[in-house]
Amino acid sequence: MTDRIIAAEVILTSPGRNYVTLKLQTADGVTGYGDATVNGRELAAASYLRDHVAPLLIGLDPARIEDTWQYLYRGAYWRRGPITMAAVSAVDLALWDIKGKVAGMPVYQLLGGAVRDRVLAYTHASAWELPELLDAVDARRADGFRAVRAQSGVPGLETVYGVHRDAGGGYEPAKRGAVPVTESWDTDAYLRHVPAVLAAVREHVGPDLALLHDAHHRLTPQQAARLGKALEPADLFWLEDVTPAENQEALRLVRQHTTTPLAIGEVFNSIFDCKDLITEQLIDYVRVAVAHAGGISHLRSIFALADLYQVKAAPHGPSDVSPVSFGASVHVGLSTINFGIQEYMGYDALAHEVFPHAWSFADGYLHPGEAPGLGVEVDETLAAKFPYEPAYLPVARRLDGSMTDW
Ligand SMILES: O=C(O)[C@@H](O)[C@H](O)[C@H](O)CO
Ligand SMILES: [Mg+2]
Repeated sequence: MTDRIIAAEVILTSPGRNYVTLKLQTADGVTGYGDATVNGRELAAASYLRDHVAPLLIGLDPARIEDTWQYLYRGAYWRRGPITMAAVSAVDLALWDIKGKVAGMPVYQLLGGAVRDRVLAYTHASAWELPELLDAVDARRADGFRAVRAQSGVPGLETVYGVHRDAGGGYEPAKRGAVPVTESWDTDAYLRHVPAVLAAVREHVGPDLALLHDAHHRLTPQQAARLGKALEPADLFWLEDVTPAENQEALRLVRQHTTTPLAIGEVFNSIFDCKDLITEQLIDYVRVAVAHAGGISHLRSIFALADLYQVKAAPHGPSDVSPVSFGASVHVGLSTINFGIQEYMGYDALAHEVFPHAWSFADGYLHPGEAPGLGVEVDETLAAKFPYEPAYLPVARRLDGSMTDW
């Protein structure tokens, strides 16, 4: 008979950026952590957990991970959606953390053990102009990365997704402030420019480095098909988020016209958001994040479905998923046969301090470490020094002033 959950608290902290962490405690004194950070909607996720989930958890058996998942998913009645699923994810992660700590094993062992020795990672390189972009890619390669996402500026535009004009290779999209920054966007200018940029990056790095690019939900199916075709000579590892994927059927047209590998799914929160993309083999990589799509338990269902269709797991890993769920993602990567690649955008030094972790990066690969559970702790004294500050991802308008997808 396992112990019961006696406390469920939400820790809001902002070491460089905002994070929502769930902390569960058992009567035996075991602590489990989960992540429910939803970039720009942190307080809603925190309230959902604190006001509507925490009271339900007190007295439950922490060993019953699947039952608790079903209770929160089915029991909400208003099921799915990013806030609900982030909250379910946080509970799921905290329960896997507790189970690992009770067993004295890292979570990847509970998931069946390692099926590989290390988890391939990719990171970001960006610069407004091509020479600086080439330097940024070289710098990431010198850091050990074998896979790099390249984003550049576009002549005639003031702002472009994935790059700051003067950032020196770094990029953090969420800006502190009470309202989002408004950026401007012109897809035609982007489409005229980006194939030549990626061709130049490929020529510069040679054939070995894996190159990725993110179109960030901005294209129509026809534009996406054209871009995929135009990028074929650059031999991309993937082209990401070509169209807004509420419309899964849109990918049929894209797929018919290009062999550039496609990755989609960072904003998805359940298997229903990607089941058609997977079963119709319209994508090559599914990008669902452990913090946003129902935790380890639901990600395993999605990845098991994906495996039937040779679609690979490639979880979202921007700085806005906390080091807690990032670690969980690496446990899943190590133990999932159809894992492809893990995004590793990196963290502010302060975030590494607030969330001391057993996971590590070396030579282009990640490892979750051997600490029991998820292997990520929270320094609550330090966390309390960085209170939540409003921050938002930008929004985008076309040159005629109409809203478009950021
Ligand atoms: O692929 C990525 O990491 C990006 O699309 C980020 O998720 C987005 O900029 C919000 O942080
Ligand atoms: Mg993306």
